Parts: sequence; structure tokens; C-alpha cells
Amino acid sequence: MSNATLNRVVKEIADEMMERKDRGEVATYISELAGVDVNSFGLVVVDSSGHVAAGGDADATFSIQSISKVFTLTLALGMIGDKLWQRVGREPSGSPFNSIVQLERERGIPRNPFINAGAIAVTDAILSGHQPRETLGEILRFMQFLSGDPSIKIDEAVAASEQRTGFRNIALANYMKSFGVIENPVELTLGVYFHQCAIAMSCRQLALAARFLAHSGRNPSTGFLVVPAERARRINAVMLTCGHYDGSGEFAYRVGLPGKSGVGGGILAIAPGKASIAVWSPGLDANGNSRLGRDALEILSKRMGWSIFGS
Ligand SMILES: NC(=O)CC[C@H](N)C(=O)O
Repeated sequence: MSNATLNRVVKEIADEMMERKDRGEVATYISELAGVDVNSFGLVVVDSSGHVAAGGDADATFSIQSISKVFTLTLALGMIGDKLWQRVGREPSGSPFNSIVQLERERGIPRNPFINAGAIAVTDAILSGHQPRETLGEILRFMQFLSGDPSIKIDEAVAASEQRTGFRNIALANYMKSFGVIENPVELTLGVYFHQCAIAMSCRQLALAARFLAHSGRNPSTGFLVVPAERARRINAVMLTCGHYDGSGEFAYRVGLPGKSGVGGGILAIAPGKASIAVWSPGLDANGNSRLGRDALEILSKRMGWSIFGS
């Protein structure tokens, strides 16, 4: 597919999405996110040659929220390897992202690293042996390195607003702590977790950061191997099955790509061997996933023939 075709498809999707009226609702439980303009829309695709096709608000930054969980999972697997899977599972939960019910039956072991409980357990694993400030610096530098952009920052106002209202996450962390799944003081682990979710990035920065997942662990432009190919494949598998919480089945059915959403309205999607994609539309559906983000990815994947299940 030529650059011109990809550019045209991305622009047409962005134009169509800008016009849509049924945009979903912005998240309000994190007060700082409630003020984001629901009419924003951005889409960026980076293909294997490094060509960037951008549409809409491609350079506007937004709160990456749960998309950060893909990158903390990558770091945790790099630090402690497969031992991580003793503390967190890799099965879809079929429950909302902040659900607590399964934790009791499963003795504090979260179903997967992408629901909140699982992501908090992953962050706790990265934190062990470090100061929260060091761990947070490590996560932020990883994002800057992957996207080749040192200007990426944490939005402190978002982190503070989540810290103020994060009662569910505090409950989840304490509950896991009672089973010994959390090693560090819960307030330290949660401090890192709230700040990683508050990293602000644009669609362009996110799509660039995730190129290694689309290309067998390697940034195809620099040749730098971020993770072994097998690990990239496995992270993509967990994104496909768990990346949209109890909307993961619907996302696989409609889009057919590994993807990870965040309540800031972003979705990162991977077309293996082909492209890394970031989309942002802050209005969410009932599962807390970007409504137009998914619609845009459905059109993109169909028009480009990128579904992993066949074109
Ligand atoms: N789905 C999400 O993006 C949730 C992340 C958010 N920071 C929370 O913990 O509630």
C-alpha cells in the first residue's frame, strides 16, 4: 500500500470522525479528565518504513492512562521475566477495569496486567528495590526513549486529581496486599501507578513509542531491539485478549488487532508487521473505551486489510 493511500485513508477517517455527533462521554471520576473537549480527535499511523500518516489533533497531548500499562508490563518482563506471571495472570477478566470481585476468589492474584489490579501489581514489581521517584523516572525515560522525544511529561494535575479520588484503586491495592501480592507500602506503589497513568502524550508520540510491538520487538528505523520477538508477540496477545477489559471480545470482532485503551480516550493498536497506530477521542462507551477511537480503528483495519484474522 502506498504512502499516498495510507495518508488519504487516515485523513478521510479523521474528517469523518470530526463530524460525528455520537461521541460518548468523557470520564468524570478523575476530575481533571472531565474538562477535556469531547470534540477532539487524533489518529496517527506509523508504518514499517517509518512513514507517518497523521490526521486531526495528531500532536495534541492527552492523558495516556491505562495505555501506560503496556509499557510497564514491558519493563516488568524485562526486569523479572516470567516470574511476573506468578503475581498476575494473563486471562481476560470479563469484568470492568476497576472490578474487585475476582480478587477474592483468586486469592489476590489479578486476572491480567491490564485491569487496574493487575497493573498495580505490575507497578509494584517494578518498584521493588527502588525509590518511587527512580521508578517513575525509569518509566518516563522509557517512553521518551521509545518515541525519540525527550519532551514527554507527566501531568501532575491529573496525577493529583486521581490520587484524591482513587478510592477504588486504594481498595484494590490493600486487598492484594492482604494476600502478599503487593510487596511495597501501598501508598508508594499507588503513587507510581497514578503518575504513570498521568503521562501526557500525543497520538504521534504513542504510535512512535509502540513500533517495537509491530516489528518483532525492534524499532525498524533504528534497528534497536527493545524486547525479544517472542516477548513482543506475547504482549500483543495479552493486548488482544485483555486490552479493552470486558469490551475486548467486541474490539477483536470489529477491529481484529491487539489494542490497549485508556480512560483518557486513547487507544494504541498494533498491526503486526505493518504498523503502529494511536487514536484519541475522549468520549467513552459503557466499558470505558473510546467510542470513536474504536470506530476509527475498525474502518482503518478494514480499509487497509490489517485484521490479524484475515483481510
Ligand atoms: N481504564 C483506565 O484507563 C483506568 C486508569 C485510571 N488511572 C484508573 O486507575 O482508574
